[in-house]
Amino acid sequence: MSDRFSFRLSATSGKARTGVISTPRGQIRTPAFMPVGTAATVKAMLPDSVAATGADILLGNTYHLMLRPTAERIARLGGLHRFMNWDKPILTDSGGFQVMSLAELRKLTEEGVTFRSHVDGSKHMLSPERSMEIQKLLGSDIVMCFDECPALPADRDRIAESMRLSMRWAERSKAAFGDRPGHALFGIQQGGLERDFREESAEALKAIGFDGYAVGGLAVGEGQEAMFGCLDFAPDMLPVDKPRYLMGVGKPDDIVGAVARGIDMMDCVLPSRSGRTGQAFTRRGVVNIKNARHADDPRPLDADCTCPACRGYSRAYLHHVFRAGEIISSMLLTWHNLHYYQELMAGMRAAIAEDRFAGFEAAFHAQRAEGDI
Ligand SMILES: Nc1nc2c(CCNCC3CCCC3)c3[nH]c(NCCc4ccccc4)nc3cc2c(=O)[nH]1
Ligand SMILES: [Zn+2]
Repeated sequence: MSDRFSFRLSATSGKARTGVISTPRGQIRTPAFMPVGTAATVKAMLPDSVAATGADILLGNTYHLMLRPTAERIARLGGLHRFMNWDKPILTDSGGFQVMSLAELRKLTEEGVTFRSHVDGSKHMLSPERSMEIQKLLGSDIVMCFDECPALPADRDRIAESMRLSMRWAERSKAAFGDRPGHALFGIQQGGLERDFREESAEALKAIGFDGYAVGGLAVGEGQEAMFGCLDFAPDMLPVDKPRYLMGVGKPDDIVGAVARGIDMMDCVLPSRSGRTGQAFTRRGVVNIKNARHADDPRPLDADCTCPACRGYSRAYLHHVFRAGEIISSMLLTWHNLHYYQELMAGMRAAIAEDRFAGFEAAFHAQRAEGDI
């Protein structure tokens, strides 16, 4: 364990990179996939189970935890790691994105955003200063700047105005974050799909100075082709020696394409959320377990998978417990999906270390049938 936050790149293969982020609470192997633990739990998983899938770090969220049980209560109880019994690193998002997508009666000003809770309608405020205070109360190891993420499509004026607000908020976030050895603050690049605005945002963030840099403002409806088009240039504008975090991504093929373009960290609710809706990701594509064709199938989801669902259960059983609405259905499919995502990351890390990422990417696509399998 180190007492500082640091990032060491160990190999590259094309634009793909592999390395290690060191934090006082443990190391994070990159490229890394970060499971989402929105309300202080990765739904349907015990923390030890999340660690068993290979996750080195998980995500918490300012927005959800400030509403319930509140950051002050979590701080009184020893912080988020103690509260949720996870002693490895935690990254918390700053809350702005969730306010704009979840809260009601939102009012956005230069100061910040006021809104009503989607839980009980109570009034709340978030600003760069309040977001930093909440993330400090939670005790997260990697803190995200308070930013504004515009919904796409949006016209260039709207994108520029929103990006410039986020850069002013990044300045205020850095000032409010202060000096917290062993804790990291990440800036978030905005600018939509516009190369000039992405450049302006990257320059603004580098002038302020951060421990890591996120590519924000993507996976908001632009589609994979447009996202990859932006990732063909946006990450390269960020410092080469700091972690690059693509927020909210994604499907397995999104993740492989993002790593191919120089991304080191990603998060997404997809593997856990789709597990609860009966979707299982496998190397050959997606299995919708509720489909009647699985009712008598004695085979596992994926014969090559070593997760508890694939080692112990048939598709017929998973089909049954899903249809019956049994709790074990969410447990097994979530575990399988998180395990599959971590196996994908481990495979990419090894391929990059051996400078054969292009071959890995080709084999990944060759194995996958489109649609349901
Ligand atoms: N601060 C900030 N956060 C963003 C997020 C949230 C990332 N996950 C946070 C976790 C913390 C708690 C909740 C999530 C994003 N998520 C997405 N797309 C998700 C798309 C998606 C939605 C649903 C299912 C699958 C994919 N784009 C994002 C852009 C930004 C951004 O610019 N700024
Ligand atoms: Zn499995």
